[in-house]
Amino acid sequence: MRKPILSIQGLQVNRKVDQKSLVNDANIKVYMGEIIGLIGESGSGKSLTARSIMGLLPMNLSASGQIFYKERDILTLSEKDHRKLLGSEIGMIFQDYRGSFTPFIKIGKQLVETLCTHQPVSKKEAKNIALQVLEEMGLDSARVFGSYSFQLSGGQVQRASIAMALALRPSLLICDEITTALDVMNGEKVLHYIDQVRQQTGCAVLMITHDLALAYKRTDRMYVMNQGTIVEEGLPEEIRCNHKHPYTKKLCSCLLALPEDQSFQKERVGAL
Ligand SMILES: Nc1ncnc2c1ncn2[C@@H]1O[C@H](COP(=O)(O)OP(=O)(O)OP(=O)(O)O)[C@@H](O)[C@H]1O
Repeated sequence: MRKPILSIQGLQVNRKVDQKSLVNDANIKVYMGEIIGLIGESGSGKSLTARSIMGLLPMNLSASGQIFYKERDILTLSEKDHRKLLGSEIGMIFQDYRGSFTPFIKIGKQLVETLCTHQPVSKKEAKNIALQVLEEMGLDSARVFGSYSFQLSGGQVQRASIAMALALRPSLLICDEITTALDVMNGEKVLHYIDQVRQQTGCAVLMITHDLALAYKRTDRMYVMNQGTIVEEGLPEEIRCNHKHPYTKKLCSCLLALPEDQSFQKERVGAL
């Protein structure tokens, strides 16, 4: 039987001070090679779910339940063991990319150091990998490699941070609203590249977004989250055409109100 690489069971995220529940009994399964969408409006608990997987919850919150990564419950790991998983096993591209780079160290140096820490490569090999991934992100690789983050635009820093996460070839990649800072063309380029990496490496991707059109076009399965609870799960076409929960209906009605998108019409028309 196929086993999920990630299995979240009964995840609860509570405020320590009053035990108020911000994520309530979330259950999510992710298999190798899949792109899974976690969608929901702002404040529904998507980022807290991702941060629970990464062991990066704010101090005032606590997670309970089980999060199995390759059959180990990562909520029971020590901080040290949890950190060992980050980067090469589980990579995350954050919504707030500004903290991805230290401002007084050049981007290239940081990329090389990260690669050398997580992979058995020489500095020269790491530099070549770094230049290649920057180029694949549509960046002027030599310029970005030799720049400090404050010398680049927000979208360029975001793409460099995506390059850093992908260069490590993680088995599970968590993308939290990664196209928010990008224009439509660069957003598409980045999503296309992530899809390519998924096909090349067979990694799993958890794509967090409030953009239902993006999730519909790019994901294999979707979970819908509302007020901290997963209210619906299914294939993109099931979520779009056969949703059961009133909240999903509301989300879908917003999408259907948009002008028709020819590109995903073409891709999905057979499924409708
Ligand atoms: N450190 C914190 N302390 C208390 N409440 C918090 C904290 N962080 C987040 N929350 C609350 O938890 C809820 C879920 O937040 P979360 O960041 O997971 O939402 P989200 O679905 O990712 O939203 P967005 O799409 O805007 O990023 C929100 O109501 C938020 O205000």
